[in-house]
Amino acid sequence: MTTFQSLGLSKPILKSLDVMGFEETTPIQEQTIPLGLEGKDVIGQAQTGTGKTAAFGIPMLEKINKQVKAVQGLVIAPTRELAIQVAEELNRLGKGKGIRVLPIYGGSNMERQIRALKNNDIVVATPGRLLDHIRRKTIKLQDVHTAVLDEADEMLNMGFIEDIRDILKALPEERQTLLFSATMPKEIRDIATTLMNNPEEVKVKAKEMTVENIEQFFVEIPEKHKFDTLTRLLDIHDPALAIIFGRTKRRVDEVADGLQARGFSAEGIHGDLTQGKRMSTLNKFKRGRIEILVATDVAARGLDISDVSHVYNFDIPQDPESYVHRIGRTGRAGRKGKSISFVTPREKDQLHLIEKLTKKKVERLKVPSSEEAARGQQKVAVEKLAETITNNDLNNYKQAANELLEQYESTDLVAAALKMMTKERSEVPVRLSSVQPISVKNAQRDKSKKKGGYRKGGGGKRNFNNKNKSRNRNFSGKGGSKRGNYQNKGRS
Ligand SMILES: Nc1ncnc2c1ncn2[C@@H]1O[C@H](COP(=O)(O)OP(=O)(O)OP(=O)(O)O)[C@@H](O)[C@H]1O
Ligand SMILES: [Mg+2]
Repeated sequence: MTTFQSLGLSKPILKSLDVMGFEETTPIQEQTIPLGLEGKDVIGQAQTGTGKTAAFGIPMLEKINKQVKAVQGLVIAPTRELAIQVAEELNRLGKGKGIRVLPIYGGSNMERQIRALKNNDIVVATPGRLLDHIRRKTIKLQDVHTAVLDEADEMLNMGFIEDIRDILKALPEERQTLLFSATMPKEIRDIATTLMNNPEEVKVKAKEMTVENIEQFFVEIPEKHKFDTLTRLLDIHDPALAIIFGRTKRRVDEVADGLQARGFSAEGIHGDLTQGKRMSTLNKFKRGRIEILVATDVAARGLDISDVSHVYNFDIPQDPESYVHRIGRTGRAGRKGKSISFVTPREKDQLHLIEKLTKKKVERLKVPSSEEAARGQQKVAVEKLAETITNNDLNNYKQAANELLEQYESTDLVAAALKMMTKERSEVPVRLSSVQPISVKNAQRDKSKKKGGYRKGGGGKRNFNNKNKSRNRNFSGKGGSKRGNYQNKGRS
């Protein structure tokens, strides 16, 4: 076990880490924080949910000089929600040192951002909005000594590369550049090294690219049966919080509407929604006020919502990398999670491609029948009833119970209670617009076209092997203007 003290961090940062309940380093933190402190450029690759934010954040925060009244650190992230989440994490980490971190992203008030920029040490930005500020000369970057590309491979895919080059050109040449992601395809790594100064590459050694604590399944299923199968699985799994990924914005809207029609607590999020709507939906999800988030890849990268127990790939993703990030929204910081991917018979090759990249076999799950789904729901109700007996003082209800028992058979009474607790689903038929299956060939063609222990709010201790589930939720995400690239993700 490596402690943060042993890395020689300053008192104020150690104090923040203590407040956050971080006890020991994660492997990527242990390996990259010392390099970062030495001033080296670093390409860091480690599995989802293993603390990359603090791995780049801590060295950056250590190097901020509070006497200098200017932006000294810059983080670029692919989506607005992720920019906000990273800024929140850095604010917590830098609190002991009095460091101020500002997220800037498209869709929010430009003037207000300009005023706020004056008082901040670190800026976390989406590329589009940052370039706006650079072009309008409303941001001063001459004191930036550390630049980070979070989700580096995504930022350097062909859709973003020119923006990133322009941004880096606006920074002092004498600077440290840090690139982090859970995935780093070779061709992207090659581009990355041209932007950096002799980078050290740190790849946390793991047998598989995905974390062990996510159990991965697939169901093989024709397109037209996907929706009914989804609702059955949801009834059987009864997830605490679930994210369902769909391929397109329209798809996301249709699935979210369909789930609502069948009585599920679901909402959709994608790049066509206003910033306000995106934020409010995500916040509701973080607080558990909606249980199911239906999303495009806009929510695939970086978002850290601790109670997500299930990820469903309603449509299999186009890139194996995208699969890694999507399922990585569960199983974070040592918690357990499950992923279930829907694969149409014609998409089996795509599944094999994913297994090849991740070096992990995805287990087949049987398509449940409607009887199995009904039994699954009853099982959930039975478990809730048993839990209520164990965890509550039921004395106040006993008189009423005895009276009922004089009138009715005990079996009938329990059956009635179970019926009341079981959400009987409406059978409304839900029809989705048809979509093309993903084929490996198409995916490759698209690629060539493109070429153009854990935190706790209140000081409790957490570490990466801690299996305790915490109700403490935190989140993050994406943003912006449309670009004809990479599956048309909403970006800014
Ligand atoms: N050393 C630590 N001890 C305890 N918790 C930690 C530690 N480091 C990070 N965490 C927590 O782990 C969670 C995941 O961290 P983070 O979001 O940085 O992961 P990531 O590696 O960037 O994942 P992704 O690839 O999905 O972006 C966060 O809630 C974070 O606060
Ligand atoms: Mg991250």
